[in-house]
Amino acid sequence: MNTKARKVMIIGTGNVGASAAYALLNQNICEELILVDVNAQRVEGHAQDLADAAAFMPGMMTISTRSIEACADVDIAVITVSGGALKPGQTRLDELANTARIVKNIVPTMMANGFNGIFLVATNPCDIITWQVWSLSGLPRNQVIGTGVWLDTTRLRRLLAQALDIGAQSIDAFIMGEHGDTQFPVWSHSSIYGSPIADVYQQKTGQPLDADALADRVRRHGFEIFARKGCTEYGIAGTIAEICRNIFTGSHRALAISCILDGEYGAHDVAIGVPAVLTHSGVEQIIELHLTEDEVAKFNHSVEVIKANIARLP
Ligand SMILES: NC(=O)C1=CN([C@@H]2O[C@H](COP(=O)(O)OP(=O)(O)OC[C@H]3O[C@@H](n4cnc5c(N)ncnc54)[C@H](O)[C@@H]3O)[C@@H](O)[C@H]2O)C=CC1
Ligand SMILES: CC(=O)C(=O)O
Repeated sequence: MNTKARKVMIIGTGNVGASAAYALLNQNICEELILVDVNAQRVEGHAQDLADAAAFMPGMMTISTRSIEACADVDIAVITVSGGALKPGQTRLDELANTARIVKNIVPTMMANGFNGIFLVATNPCDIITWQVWSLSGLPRNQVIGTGVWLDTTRLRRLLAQALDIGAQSIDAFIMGEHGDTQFPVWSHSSIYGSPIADVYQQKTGQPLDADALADRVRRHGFEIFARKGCTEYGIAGTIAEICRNIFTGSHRALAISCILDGEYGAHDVAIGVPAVLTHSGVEQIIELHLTEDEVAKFNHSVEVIKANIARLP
């Protein structure tokens, strides 16, 4: 019997970090949750509140606060820090200067203190920060993952599920590229039990699928939520929990997440959303699809945008 406690450290317990902690707890994904934040009062408050919630769970869960240095025994470190909320009209890329400055301090401190687990990055701009974490950590690329376009993929599947009245789990559609404005649905490989999505849509609704309008709705979805409530948190919390579960169970399930590429899709030295197989050691393989000419152009554009912003890192 495997008795080793699965330990997740959440670094930055604001909207996203606190919601992720609650999702991990309620889905019973780990035995130990470790919270880290520069706001000592609030992080302790979250730990005590979550411990109250843990009392309703069937198993034992330990919830603690720690300093970032106490990370050597951690299996997955989730980065959800932020240097301040976006202002109306800004994009995720506008967060770069502040979040990169924080990450530049955190990651070397963790490596100097023996961290050798998996980094999971949600902080925006997600792909650029994922690359930064990988570059600062010196870890093998399988151990550094960004939540990438998995949240966007679930949004796409949900919108299609609503339109088609078919469960999202049965819709094999997904997004690739940047978790940002240059992301795109990969329609050439999207289907429902082998039938192209556009055909199913036409049969069901009697209308042609406006693929560009749907892609745009997905792209804008986070901003729509942000405009209404000032943040997005539950969707990304579910995304973080799902990625952690697939790592801990060694599921070999393929999710569209941000991975460091080393030649896949003709790209090097960049983090970007691609379908990747998850195991106990992180990314076990990247699935290389044959994309159409149009999709290749969109992917390459996404790579260019991410690389141009990697060049802005401090
Ligand atoms: N990848 C995705 O799909 C999504 C990403 N995000 C991103 O997640 C990040 C967090 O968003 P929110 O939780 O809304 O922000 P927030 O401002 O509510 O929380 C950020 C937390 O980080 C803490 N923090 C700052 N510096 C720190 C340090 N050096 N060490 C430890 N903690 C530190 C702050 O005290 C705060 O509690 C943002 O970059 C946001 O854009 C948000 C939603 C979805
Ligand atoms: C904020 C963000 O990145 C999202 O909800 O997609």
